[in-house]
Amino acid sequence: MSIPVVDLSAYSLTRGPEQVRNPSPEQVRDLSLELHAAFTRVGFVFLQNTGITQHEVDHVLEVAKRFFLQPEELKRAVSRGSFSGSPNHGWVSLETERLNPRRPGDLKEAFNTTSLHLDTDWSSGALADFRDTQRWFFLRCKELSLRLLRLMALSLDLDPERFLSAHRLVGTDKNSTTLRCLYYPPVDPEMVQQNQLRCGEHSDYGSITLLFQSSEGLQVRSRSGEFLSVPVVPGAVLVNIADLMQRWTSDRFVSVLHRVLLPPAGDLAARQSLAFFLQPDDEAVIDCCDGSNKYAPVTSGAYLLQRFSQSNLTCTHLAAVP
Ligand SMILES: O=C(O)CCC(=O)C(=O)O
Ligand SMILES: [Fe+2]
Repeated sequence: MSIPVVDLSAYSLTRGPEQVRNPSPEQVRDLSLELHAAFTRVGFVFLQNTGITQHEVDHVLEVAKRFFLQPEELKRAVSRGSFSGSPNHGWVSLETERLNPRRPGDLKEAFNTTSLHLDTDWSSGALADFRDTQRWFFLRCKELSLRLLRLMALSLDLDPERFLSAHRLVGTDKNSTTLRCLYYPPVDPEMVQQNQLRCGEHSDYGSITLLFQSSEGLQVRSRSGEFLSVPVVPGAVLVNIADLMQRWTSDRFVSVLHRVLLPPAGDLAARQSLAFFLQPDDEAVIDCCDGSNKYAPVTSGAYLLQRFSQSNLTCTHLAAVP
């Protein structure tokens, strides 16, 4: 198994909404078929020519790195949990989360941007541009994600608005979509605990995730159960199906386990990534789009809370430590 690469030029952000609404039927058919194959078989796809450039991603990563390299007390001032009304917004310290609870804490730090309407000024000190960069990139990811939702619905022969209509409030406090900057610091092999990883096995829990990575380390579980290393494809956006979308599509689109390994021996580099976790509006009712009752209807917000409570603010399937 390898992750398919799909050219999204026909739906690129460089094309205006009007053009995107009216691509040729051949373009729609070809793209739908390619996405359908990727999301039903692998659960992951690399998208090229999305309109989000490598230059933009490098800039966001650079600004994020300056945030993470600040002294700890400055980051602690903007910890997750310190923003009323947006409990998931803010900084998460090293080894706080264990996305696979059977492993020690993940060797990563993170910063979550959940709402674009936070009153609090969370960009401390000299890092005023951190917040603005987060907001701007959040909106870029939002726009791309919404275009993908339209194509995904078409690929299942559904009304193109089927998924989109449940994502009207992305970026408000009535929707839990999150842009997460991840920083995996250099690893000292002497300090690593047994079975510790940069990020334990898990699946994401919303609709889809857009992922941008600075270097290798990500592995995705194949149908046969082995974890396969994912290459970095410069300029491409890696997109994966998350659990709520799997449920919504009665398991036609698959949400698969993935993880981030420790670096190979002698590699003392930090690793960075950006994950945009698209989530339906909190009040949106997610019911099987094929009309079946394979899963009971659930609101997106209730489902998310249930997942949070199962995993103490982390997303996970209980994966066996291989
Ligand atoms: O850093 C990565 O490449 C993946 C991170 C991830 O899967 C997650 O945070 O859900
Ligand atoms: Fe993930």
